[in-house]
Amino acid sequence: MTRFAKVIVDVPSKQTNRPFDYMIPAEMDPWIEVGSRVGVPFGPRTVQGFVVGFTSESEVNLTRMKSIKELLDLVPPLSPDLVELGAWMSRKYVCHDIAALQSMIPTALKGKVERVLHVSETYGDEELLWLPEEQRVLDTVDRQGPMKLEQVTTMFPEHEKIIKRLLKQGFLIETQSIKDRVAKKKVKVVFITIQEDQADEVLTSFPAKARRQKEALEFLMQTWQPMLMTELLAELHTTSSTIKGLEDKGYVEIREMEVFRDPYADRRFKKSVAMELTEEQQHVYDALEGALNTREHNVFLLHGVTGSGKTEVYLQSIQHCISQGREAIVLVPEISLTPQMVERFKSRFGSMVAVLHSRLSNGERYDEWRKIRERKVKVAIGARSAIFAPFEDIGLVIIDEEHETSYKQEESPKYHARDVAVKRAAQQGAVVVLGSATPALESYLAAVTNQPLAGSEDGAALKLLSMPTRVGGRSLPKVHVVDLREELKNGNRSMFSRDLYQAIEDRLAKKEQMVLLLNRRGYSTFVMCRTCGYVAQCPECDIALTYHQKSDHLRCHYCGHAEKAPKTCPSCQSEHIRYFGTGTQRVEEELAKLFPGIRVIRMDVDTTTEKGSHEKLLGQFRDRQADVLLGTQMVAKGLDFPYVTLVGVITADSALNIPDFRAAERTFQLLTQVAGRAGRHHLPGEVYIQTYTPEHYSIGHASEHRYKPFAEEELEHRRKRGYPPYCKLILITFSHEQLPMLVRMSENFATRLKEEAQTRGWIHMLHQAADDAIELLGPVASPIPRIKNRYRFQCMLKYRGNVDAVELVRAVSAEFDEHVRSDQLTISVDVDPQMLM
Ligand SMILES: Nc1ncnc2c1ncn2[C@@H]1O[C@H](COP(=O)(O)OP(=O)(O)OP(=O)(O)O)[C@@H](O)[C@H]1O
Ligand SMILES: [Zn+2]
Ligand SMILES: [Zn+2]
Repeated sequence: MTRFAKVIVDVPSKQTNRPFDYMIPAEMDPWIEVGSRVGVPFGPRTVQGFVVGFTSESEVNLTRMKSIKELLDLVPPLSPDLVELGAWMSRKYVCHDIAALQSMIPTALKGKVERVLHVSETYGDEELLWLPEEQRVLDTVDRQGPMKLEQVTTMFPEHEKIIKRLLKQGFLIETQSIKDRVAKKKVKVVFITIQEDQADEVLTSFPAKARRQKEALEFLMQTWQPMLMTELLAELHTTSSTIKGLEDKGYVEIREMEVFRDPYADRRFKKSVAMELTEEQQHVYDALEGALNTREHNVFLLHGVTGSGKTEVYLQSIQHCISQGREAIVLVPEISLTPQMVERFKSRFGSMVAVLHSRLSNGERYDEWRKIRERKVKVAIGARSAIFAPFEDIGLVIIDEEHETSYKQEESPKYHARDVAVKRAAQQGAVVVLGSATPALESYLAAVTNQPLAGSEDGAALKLLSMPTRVGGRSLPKVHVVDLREELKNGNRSMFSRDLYQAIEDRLAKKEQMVLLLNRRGYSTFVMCRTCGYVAQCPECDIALTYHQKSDHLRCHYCGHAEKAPKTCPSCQSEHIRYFGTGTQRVEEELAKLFPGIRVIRMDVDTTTEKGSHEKLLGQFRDRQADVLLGTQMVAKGLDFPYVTLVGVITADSALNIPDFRAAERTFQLLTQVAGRAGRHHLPGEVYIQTYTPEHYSIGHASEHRYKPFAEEELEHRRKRGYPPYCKLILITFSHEQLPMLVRMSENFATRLKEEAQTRGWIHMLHQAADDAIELLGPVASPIPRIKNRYRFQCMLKYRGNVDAVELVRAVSAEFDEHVRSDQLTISVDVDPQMLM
């Protein structure tokens, strides 16, 4: 029975967002599977696509059905379960199927179309008289096989007219072909082909003028091993023609061989062995081992304080998973930020680990990915997209620092790696470990109520594991909260309080190290009184108002509330009210002024753009070439340096006042994480948090290392205010070049959402309903109201219970298709948004 392939094509639009049927040429049939990547004709073009299924009957008329043109890989880049995961993602995150599938493969395989020329088969049959130059062009293309148009035109620069004519007449034919963006890397290897007992005979037969060839052969005969051509040439100071000469004589063979680009090739990792676990670690390990042994899907939330030794537990659980013959995926937030982490995995598992992160070149990434697909490694460690590592028998998925916002992808498909991970693990019967010292409230609530994660309902209910103390009985650092209002009262206008100043002086004298954190997010956008700590808030939404310099207004970007920016503090009438912020560079200058000779390493977006710069800077700091590591959020995470005994937070408030309902949670997380960098080894640590709002509960709890009381207090706020995890959110952003058009469209959209919700019997107001409820906020101008000359508006849906708001949004979006196409309206949907700015 013939089968037809169902193919998702790389044409991202609503009309093409479904599988198309194609015939399968007989010779390809044995190779085509679900997940195969193919080139198919689509209209006048050739496009890349993925086979997502087969059918024996098709609605397409057979005479009109086209055939698959190219099979792009012999081993499919996607497995059937990844194809299924893609379908789940496109439903859940309202994106095109092709976008979900493309996000799973390395950029190298996002094929680009290449136009090639070849000679018509009729050339040569017909008795035609050719001009000599016509004949030259045709013969060249014929001999060299399909050639790119540019190749032909550069070869025959003055013959463009002729080439054009041959194309018109059909003697030259243009076709399209899909080409990978990055080729596999090949190297030349020299193999010696004669036997050892022939050596003397061969060497004596060399003519005198082939001295260099003889030397080369003698060199190879020292080991009788194959050797890289490049190394051989470097060793002998000779050229490849010498080796070619040997090949012509039949003494050696030069073979092209595929190699993997290894970004860590020049690094040596000291082998590490399993440590003896502490009692707390053992308890957690036992639970994980037990779950792995059942070979069933399980999800654990591991709440372990900073320095409690989570990584060692991960390493040993992975070891167990590998010994079961299964594979493991480890997600870490933006891995390039934590070279220490890679080192710990490489040291334990050596070449069994593939590392995937965004700072690799496309080629390196492709090769690491191929090691996974070709089963050359057992462990994949990487940033969020590593969750798509093409393993087929996954036993364990670990998400370190599971609360991190970088697990959410901010462009389409706007997926959350934690939710995708749980879904994938459910498919494979794998165990998931969500690890953090400061779990996201979504995860924490699910764990204490024994529910699946709200974002991945197919997953298992979360089980809570904890490690409340640091390894080796070390204590968590002592945290001092410094009230900057007092400093100002006492006439200190510097960015360092007297206490922090003294602490820095003290560490400099003792030759210990410091980490200074300056939170740059929300920089300059909120208004605060420096006398009393008052921050302008929205009366309706309980979040900080954003300052708009141009109109000198304060605005709430949730509900649209606006007011004039105050000149004096509404709370204490002080005139020291202003928008807030400062940059790392200024802190660096101030440090240099106050502490002459201080050695500072500054780590922020400006100093870390270059490849490998993180590693370099952190390496220098570890080698104690600097006293201070100064930076933004990137210095807060995962670092483990023995001589760091002081952590200073320049202002905690800038994290607190970003206009986002998660601001308190983010502040707590950041402060706890950065405090956790101090005193991790034999020297005790100390932390100074400078703030204008010392009474804020997130600062108070963070300074006492109290996660649970913080979580409970914050959850209570969320419940009262109707924010996640007590409801879900969908953010819909509209953009258009013309403001009136945009306003009309977004209002129409909102109206249709309300009407459809009503038709489905859902109640509007969230706070009025006990169970199923949905509420629409907006449309209002987006926090960034114009990007690249396009105005932006947004609506927010809040919902809970059995309300399928995603389906609602999809249905209403479909009605606006026509506008999207003809009126250049863009509608972008963010399900479970993490960034509200
Ligand atoms: N069982 C053990 N015995 C001795 N030392 C250990 C043990 N487990 C971990 N350590 C050491 O304790 C330190 C802290 O461990 P680790 O970095 O894994 O903590 P963590 O929980 O991942 O911390 P964070 O969340 O702050 O990154 C490390 O230097 C590690 O080598
Ligand atoms: Zn005030
Ligand atoms: Zn508001």
